[in-house]
Amino acid sequence: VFPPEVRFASAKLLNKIFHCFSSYCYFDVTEIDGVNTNELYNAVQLYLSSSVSITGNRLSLTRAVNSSGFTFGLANNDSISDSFNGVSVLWEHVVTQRQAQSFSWRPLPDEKRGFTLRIKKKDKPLILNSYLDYIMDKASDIRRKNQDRLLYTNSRGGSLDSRGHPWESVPFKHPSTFDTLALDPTRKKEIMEDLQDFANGQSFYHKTGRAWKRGYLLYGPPGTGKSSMIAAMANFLGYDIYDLELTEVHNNSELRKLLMKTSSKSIIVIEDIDCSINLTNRNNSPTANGSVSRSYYDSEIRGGCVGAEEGGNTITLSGLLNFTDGLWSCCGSERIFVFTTNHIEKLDPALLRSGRMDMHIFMSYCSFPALKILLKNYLGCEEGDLEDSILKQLEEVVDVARMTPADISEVLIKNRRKKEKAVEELLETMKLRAEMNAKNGVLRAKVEEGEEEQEEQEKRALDSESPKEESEIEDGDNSCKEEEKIK
Ligand SMILES: Nc1ncnc2c1ncn2[C@@H]1O[C@H](COP(=O)(O)OP(=O)(O)OP(=O)(O)O)[C@@H](O)[C@H]1O
Repeated sequence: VFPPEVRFASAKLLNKIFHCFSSYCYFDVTEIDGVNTNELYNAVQLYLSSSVSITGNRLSLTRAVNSSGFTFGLANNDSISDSFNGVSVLWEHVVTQRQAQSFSWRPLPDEKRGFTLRIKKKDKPLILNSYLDYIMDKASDIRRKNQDRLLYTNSRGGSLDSRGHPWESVPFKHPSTFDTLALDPTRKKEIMEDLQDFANGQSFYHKTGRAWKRGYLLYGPPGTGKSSMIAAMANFLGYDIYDLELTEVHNNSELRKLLMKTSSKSIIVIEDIDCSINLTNRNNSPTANGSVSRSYYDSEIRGGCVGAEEGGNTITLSGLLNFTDGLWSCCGSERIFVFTTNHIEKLDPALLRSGRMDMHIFMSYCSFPALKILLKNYLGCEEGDLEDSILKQLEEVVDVARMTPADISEVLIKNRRKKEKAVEELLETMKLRAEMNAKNGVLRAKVEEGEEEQEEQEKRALDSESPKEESEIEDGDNSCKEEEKIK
């Protein structure tokens, strides 16, 4: 009976009257804002998924790309109430059919989806100032928890991928966690607390004017779990990993660009840093008086182990230090730098200086507490499962055997179905290694003794060349004779 124009005008009028007398106001959060996707819509959807109980009668269920978890959500045209700082709000998921499009550059979905937020008019300032920010933060936490970690590596030769990105990524599925890591429990706790403090330290870093980043240097013999530790850190914090292959980077500006393309909440790793860069090939050496010039630190670092010299790498130490320390290192936040090395003595003191790497973590040979963790992980042996005498023998021999967790896990994995056999074989291997180490130790001590003696002789020979008092010469002769006798 009524033409559409009249219907539209009367609906508008009724709406106006209703809003005048209502104590509520409404906000529409549509899925698509014009032609752009509305970030807030996705955030609200994720945020509400954490409040929606799975006992609800009708829920939407989604699984995102690269995600190993399902997300529950509000079904179409359903509503849910929420409260924030004592204020209650109501969210309604509104889905309507979109009118058929005659022509569009970008076809839109058939359905028009959005959330409507209903709040009391008096609560408007509070809600708009902090509630929406809170939702955005919460949603990115949920997204990170649901999504698999990504492992990035810089493309070969610094090439860009189809999206112009210098990093290539794969899902990161390393199962190492702090529970499976064989490490002294007190040390482990210390590292976990340090990581947790860092992740929760936004206000601290802000207050103290420090960039929100932290550096760890992991050093120790091969097979002591440096890579496993990085994986455990990433799994603990839920961060992505950027594995930087320095030998593929040609110069400092390329290094900077790579840094700029990393995301927040990530761990940037340079493994075997002593092999990736060669600090011995300096153009300028320290000056005669021992002082070190600026150009000394700016000297060229060439890809050492793989002969990147032919590739013409010109990353300088100062470039690398700027990468971790300089202004550019702050172009994102909440980032952890991890360097690993098997030979800490080969590293430049500039890299080790305090303030550069916040924590130096020594990954050592397997200790008794670490061994107990490996026995539990590989054989399911709890403290009381093994005979006391066996445990005592293991405890006595483990330190002198100097075996890495990788060595030990190899022995255990071989006999993992037969606990007793595995422990026996491990004990045998450890005893053998301990004997070998003892023999090597005696040999080494003898060699060192011989070297010392030789040095002493050379010193004496030099002394005898310089003019001496007669009595001294006599004494010297006598002592030489005596020495010869001893020999
Ligand atoms: N501390 C540890 N806890 C548990 N497993 C370990 C530990 N250390 C080594 N392993 C085992 O040994 C294997 C090799 O360890 P990993 O690669 O982490 O050592 P690494 O110190 O990084 O060695 P490299 O210096 O050669 O890279 C791992 O797959 C893991 O199973």
